[in-house]
Amino acid sequence: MTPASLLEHLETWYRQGKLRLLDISFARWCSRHDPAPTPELLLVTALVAYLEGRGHSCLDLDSLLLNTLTLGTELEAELAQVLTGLPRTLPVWQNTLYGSPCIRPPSSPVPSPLVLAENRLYLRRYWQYETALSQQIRQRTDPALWSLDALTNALPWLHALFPAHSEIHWQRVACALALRSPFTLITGGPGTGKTYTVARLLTVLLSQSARPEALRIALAAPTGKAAARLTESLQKALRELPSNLPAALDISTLIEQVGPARTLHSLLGQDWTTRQFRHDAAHPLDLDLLIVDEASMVDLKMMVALFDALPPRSRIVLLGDRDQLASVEAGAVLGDLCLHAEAGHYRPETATFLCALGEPPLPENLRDSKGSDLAQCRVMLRHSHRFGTAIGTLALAVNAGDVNSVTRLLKQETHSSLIWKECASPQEVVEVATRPTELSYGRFSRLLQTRPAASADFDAWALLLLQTLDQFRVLCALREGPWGVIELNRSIEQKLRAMGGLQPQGEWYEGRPVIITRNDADLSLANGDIGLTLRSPHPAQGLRVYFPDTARTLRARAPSRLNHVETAFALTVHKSQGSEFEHTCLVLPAPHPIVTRELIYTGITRARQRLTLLCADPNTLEVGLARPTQRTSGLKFES
Ligand SMILES: Nc1ncnc2c1ncn2[C@@H]1O[C@H](COP(=O)(O)OP(=O)(O)OP(=O)(O)O)[C@@H](O)[C@H]1O
Repeated sequence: MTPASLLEHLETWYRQGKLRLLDISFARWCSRHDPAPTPELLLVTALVAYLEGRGHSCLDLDSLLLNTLTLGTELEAELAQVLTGLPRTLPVWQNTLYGSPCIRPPSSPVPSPLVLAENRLYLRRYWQYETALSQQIRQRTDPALWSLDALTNALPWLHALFPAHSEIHWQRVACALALRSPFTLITGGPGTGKTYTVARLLTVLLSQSARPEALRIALAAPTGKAAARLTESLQKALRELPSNLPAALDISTLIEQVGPARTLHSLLGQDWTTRQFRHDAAHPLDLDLLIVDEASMVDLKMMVALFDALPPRSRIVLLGDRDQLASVEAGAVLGDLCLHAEAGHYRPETATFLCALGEPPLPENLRDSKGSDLAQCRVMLRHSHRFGTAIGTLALAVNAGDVNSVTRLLKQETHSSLIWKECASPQEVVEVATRPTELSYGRFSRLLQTRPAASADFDAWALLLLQTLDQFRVLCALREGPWGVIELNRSIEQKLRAMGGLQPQGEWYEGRPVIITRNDADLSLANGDIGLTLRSPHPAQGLRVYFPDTARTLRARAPSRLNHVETAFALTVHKSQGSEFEHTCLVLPAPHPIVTRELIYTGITRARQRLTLLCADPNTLEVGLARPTQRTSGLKFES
């Protein structure tokens, strides 16, 4: 294979839409900056750019050479064909690639656009991100930082906050490990009590502080919606704390001290014109404790920025569900860090520490004398307190890729909380979405027609409408096509109009729900915020879009000022992350690379009480479940 013929392949793939312009441009650029470009160089440069666009932080040469690179597209077969004309051993490729001025080993003092670290080829900035984050995590999980003395005093609090138990109480373990170390990872599915645990952790930390009122605490999440939900559920968990605590606690003061959760962008003070953050290593955040929820949505670059801005002596707790879809941008940090969480990997000193706090002995299969420092700071919560059995069991079976159990569960017709149907037409989705039952847009549409006469009652009505809207959502895997968000939003609008609930005239109309798709600091709106268009009670203002505030008040914005919005009767599963609905209608198209195990799991777990799963094709579930997302990165700590 010659460089020219390889370039020809790349050009063909680009013309066929299998590669992006960016991918081929990068390969061309590298070939111009190499006096003797090789076919290997051309291939890997196009691929590393392509993979970055699909969320991978690097290219794994081993997988490439074994032809096991999972691209989920037609490119897989094309690649296999091209590889037949190239050598297939890693040392030969390493030699060839290090021969190019575009690629250097990590130890090289000479900068290059690409870094090859053993079998992993990185765009330089991703290698820098991974190296920086690994360093931060190693520093923060160093056992030299563990504080053990304070824990004796914390024992009465742990006893009071968590009832006596005979099995390992993972929430209590999480609390204890978070008290011991300045870095803690708590992963668990929906309703496993991540927020419940953090409320207790806050209480114990404050009880152990010499000056609790001086403790600077911040809560953050990747989107506005997730931040609002964290604020709400943490405040609820704090208000529901048991009353038999070792000392009196003023919950209202505590809630005030913690304050509402912010988006990560707002916490770090992003300047929207330069995209730079105000807080970084030179200008660290002013805080002692940071709690970040929905950490699975945080991409590699943002995670690096976050750790960079943390003061060295602060404490950080990351919460999230490692099995959910990762961020759209490159990196799956939480998934990588929690890859081995289920198996514990607790070292003897951690087992002894937990025993001393009154936990039953850890079973053998969770112990590992060689467990990493990270594993000693990580807990997986394993019991969901929220789901009715059907949705929870389905989520577990989906997570395990267990097609037989999934099919069996869906075919049992006894669960009112779980409805599954193969649909011949997207119109069936519209029927579910507009049924005149409590948990669909039917109720929303009726409520919309009961506008109060007195303008003093407007806010209460608008808030009720927003709450009603939030109880139900159609979630799609795709944006385009008959089973995608765009088409379904249009059909639901039309049906609601036919039912008399909406009068869509043009883009903006009363009753149009919208989702913000880009942070807007000027308007104090965050990516993921959902608002509802209504006629203002002040006639001169015409239509306004109303967004709920955490304090249960409304913010109104003129539609003309909202530049990045989409109708939100139907959302993509990606956009729904960080939200939950009493009833979720999950729509899956025919098998498609985007329909992965994580997407199905994330869609299912957005449902609190009821899930309606509508599939356009009998094979979608089986094919999707067999397709777990694999993101290549070097962040995978050993165990
Ligand atoms: N140990 C427990 N005993 C009793 N109830 C619990 C316990 N843990 C959690 N819960 C209850 O389960 C529900 C879910 O808890 P929580 O909101 O903390 O879960 P979560 O993991 O944060 O969920 P999500 O991922 O959806 O945010 C809450 O109503 C909480 O009060």
